[in-house]
Amino acid sequence: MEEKPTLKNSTKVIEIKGLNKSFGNYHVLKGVDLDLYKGENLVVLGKSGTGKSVLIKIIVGLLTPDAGQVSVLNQHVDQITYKELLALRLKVGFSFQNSALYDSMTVRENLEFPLVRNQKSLTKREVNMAVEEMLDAVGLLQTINQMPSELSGGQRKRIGIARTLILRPEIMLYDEPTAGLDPITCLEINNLINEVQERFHTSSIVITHDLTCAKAVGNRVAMLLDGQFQRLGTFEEVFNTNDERVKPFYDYNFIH
Ligand SMILES: Nc1ncnc2c1ncn2[C@@H]1O[C@H](COP(=O)(O)OP(=O)(O)OP(=O)(O)O)[C@@H](O)[C@H]1O
Repeated sequence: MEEKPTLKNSTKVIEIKGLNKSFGNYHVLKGVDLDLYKGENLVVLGKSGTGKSVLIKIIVGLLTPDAGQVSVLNQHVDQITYKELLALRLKVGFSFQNSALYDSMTVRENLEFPLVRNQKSLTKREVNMAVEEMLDAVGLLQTINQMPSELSGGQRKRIGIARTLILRPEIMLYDEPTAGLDPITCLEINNLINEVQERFHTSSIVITHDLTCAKAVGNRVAMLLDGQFQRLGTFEEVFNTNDERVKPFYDYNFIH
């Protein structure tokens, strides 16, 4: 598998400096610095409980940091009004781990929902076209009238991604996109994440424990260790180490 190039000459779409967050006595994020460059897929790795979700919640303004700066698309998330934050969130798509589809709605209705809610000026025809185009992009146009319960886990994941993409976000946040899927479906989801990057020019943060996914989709990889991104670079750079905190990740995923 060929390593993807880093895109560090692009502009920054997320800039995080000196981010700190504690819950009671537990200091989760201890001065986190991180940049996301336009057009790149940045994979975030780290043991359970190291603060990956906390970081994502701070990026979308669901949690407030104790200290530090978080700029998303040139806006400081902790300094903007609630209305500005809501507008910013529309530009940041969040693909949940459990896909979070509405079980009582068809696939078509699931995709229509965010569009109709957020882009009230669209005609019925425009909504239909957008839904069909997006389902086609994830290869599932044939499921348009099905219920989520009739789909496989991989298909639900794709529909969840399509539903997030339909608002054409500039940034995508993927939370464990391959969790609980078989290896073949994992490869399909990895390919989809790469297709989304190419076709929609999104910049993405991908949280995962799956190093095959990290290697396949990441232009860069960042590993959260003891409250900071202590390893950051290409996949090879991050794992070319004898650091005992890093090696087990590799050994567990790629038994050699
Ligand atoms: N709202 C909250 N109140 C109190 N503690 C919290 C809150 N949110 C997160 N935490 C704590 O912060 C730590 C980091 O949680 P987080 O969910 O970010 O971990 P994670 O790295 O995403 O883990 P996983 O890989 O298991 O999803 C955990 O110890 C968690 O209990």
